[in-house]
Amino acid sequence: GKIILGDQLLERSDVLIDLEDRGYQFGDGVYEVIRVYGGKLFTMKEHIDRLFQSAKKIKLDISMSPEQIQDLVESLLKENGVNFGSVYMQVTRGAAPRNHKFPLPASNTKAVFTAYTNEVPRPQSQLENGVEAITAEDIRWLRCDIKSLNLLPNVLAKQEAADSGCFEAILHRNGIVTEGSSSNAYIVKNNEVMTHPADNLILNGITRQVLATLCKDNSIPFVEKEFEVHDLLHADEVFITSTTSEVMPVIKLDGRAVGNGVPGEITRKLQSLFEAKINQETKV
Ligand SMILES: Cc1ncc(COP(=O)(O)O)c(CN[C@@H]2CONC2=O)c1O
Repeated sequence: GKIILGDQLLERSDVLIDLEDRGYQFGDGVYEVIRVYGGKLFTMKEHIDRLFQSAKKIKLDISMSPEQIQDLVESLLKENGVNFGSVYMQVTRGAAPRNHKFPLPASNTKAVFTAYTNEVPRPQSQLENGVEAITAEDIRWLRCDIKSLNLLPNVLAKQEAADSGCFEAILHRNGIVTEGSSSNAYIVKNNEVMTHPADNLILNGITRQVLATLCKDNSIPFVEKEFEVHDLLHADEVFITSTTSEVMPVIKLDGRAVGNGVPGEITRKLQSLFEAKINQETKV
């Protein structure tokens, strides 16, 4: 399949990334992952909007318009014929002689936009059966609201989960549960959904935002409030959300069953509401 580099669709073998690209050397860039269902992009505008928000927060001028990126991604999707999959996109501050400070304006260093597609089936069996997670210290910086390429702490947490045969690591900072290494995290207690407020300590996930609306529209209490690891371990239900995981039940935490060890009622309700939303948006 083709790849986007800048405003061109190229063969992967023709895509060259400079040795001194700041995304490669400093993680100096931002990214998005967008889901494709039945050939249609899901919540694309929200993702592209967040890409620009993240870029602004690191003073990175993408030097392309959201419409330009949208058109490029649409043509990439058509070209590659993705049915159920994802689009990965990122923007870095470009290539310049290695120096922590930004390249000088006079150097005319351009941001580097790349995007590519994957054919990724929906995680049906995990959505049905639920997954296992560990809890781990949130050792990240204090700007987790920026979807940046600085993912080393996320990578290490995800690997710690994988080393325990688990799907995700649910992170906590000073005893307060923040989010997963690549997902948002929720508990259900007495039929209330609770999740960390969308501040600088978590990424305000697009799936999280869709879920908040679904809860409100269906009179399911959606409480954005800090809760502790103790509340997580003693919740009636636990689930995580992300673009690629959708609404994913967590049935075991640190080796111990959550609730009665099977996906909970509210989680199931939210899964079906989310499914209906997908079908409505992409007429699958
Ligand atoms: C740290 C973190 N929190 C929350 C989320 C959930 O956000 P969305 O609902 O907008 O996806 C992600 C998504 N991470 C992307 C999504 O899939 N793979 C990733 O790396 C994430 O990396």
